[in-house]
Amino acid sequence: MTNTLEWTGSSLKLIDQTVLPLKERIIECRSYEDVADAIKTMKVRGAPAIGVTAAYGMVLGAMGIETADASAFMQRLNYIADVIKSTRPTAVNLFWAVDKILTVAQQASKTSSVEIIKEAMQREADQMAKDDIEANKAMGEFGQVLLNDGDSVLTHCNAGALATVGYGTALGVIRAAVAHGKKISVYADETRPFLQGARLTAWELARDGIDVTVIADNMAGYLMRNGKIDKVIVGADRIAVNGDTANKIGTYSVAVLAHHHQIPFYVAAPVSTIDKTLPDGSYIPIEQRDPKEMIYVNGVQIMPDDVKVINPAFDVTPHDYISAIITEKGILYPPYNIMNIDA
Ligand SMILES: CSC[C@H]1O[C@H](OP(=O)(O)O)[C@H](O)[C@@H]1O
Repeated sequence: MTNTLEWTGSSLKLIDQTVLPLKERIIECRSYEDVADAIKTMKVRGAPAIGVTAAYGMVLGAMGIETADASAFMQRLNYIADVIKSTRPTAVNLFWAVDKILTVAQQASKTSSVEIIKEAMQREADQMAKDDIEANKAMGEFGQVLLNDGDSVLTHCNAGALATVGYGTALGVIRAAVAHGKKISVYADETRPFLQGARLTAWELARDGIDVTVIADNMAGYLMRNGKIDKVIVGADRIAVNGDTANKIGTYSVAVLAHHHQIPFYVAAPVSTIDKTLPDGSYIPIEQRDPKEMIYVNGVQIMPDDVKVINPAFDVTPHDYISAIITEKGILYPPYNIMNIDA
């Protein structure tokens, strides 16, 4: 497979990101339940990747609805949408994608047969997948101007091809800068507890031949204070109208450090990550994941039994710590008022 996900016409193939980098395993989702499980267990993760996967989950769900009655079909499809939406709460792309497919189905249901509705849904999901890669490449072209030849760039979590259909958002900007002949060295936060940086970002960049050094999540300040970091670039899971941005847990800490050391801190995200219903980041739901993800590393228990553990999967970086937001429509600069951008 060339991309993170591949639609076969009757199933969705995904790279199982829980076993990377040691195993490259492809899983095949044949039902909306398979898709919901893959999102919930993070076999596929990353806001744009979750969105497109969810869209195909809706298509798989529709294929399993055996009725010719459009009203009964839509009633069942709405139930499937709710199941998929219940998988993870923070990445707005999940809800944006499911609602987009639902809207296509609802429009088609006014005049078309159930079979025509299903075809329209699949066309929309296919278009969403194509648009994602195009958006990432456009974002890369816009954003690469912010990176200079010789820059050391810190990134957190994985906002690469694995977090999208392909090419990546934050890593897409880095890829574009390299494609423009710039030498970029990347420091990748390992990003406990799911280790997206150590496992996924390192895997992606090493395969591309892009210089990457994995660091522990407590090393960014040391590197910044010693002048080793020129820029920071991260992805996003939900951006509020004022620019407040939810991203992987630990992003806020990196942003505060970058602010203190006067290092530019960039967010790269498609406009489908913007939530125009939220005036600021205080309204963004923060996913609390299973404490077992903290207690075990590769199945090995690393802390005593019966100790308290928390596992918030995201935090919110206030807009005033964000130097620019790179989108496929262009670069946004503060003061952010992201109402008039068409998502
Ligand atoms: C390109 S969006 C990637 C974004 O999603 C990640 O979260 P998760 O791995 O839990 O899905 C992380 O916040 C990344 O920045």
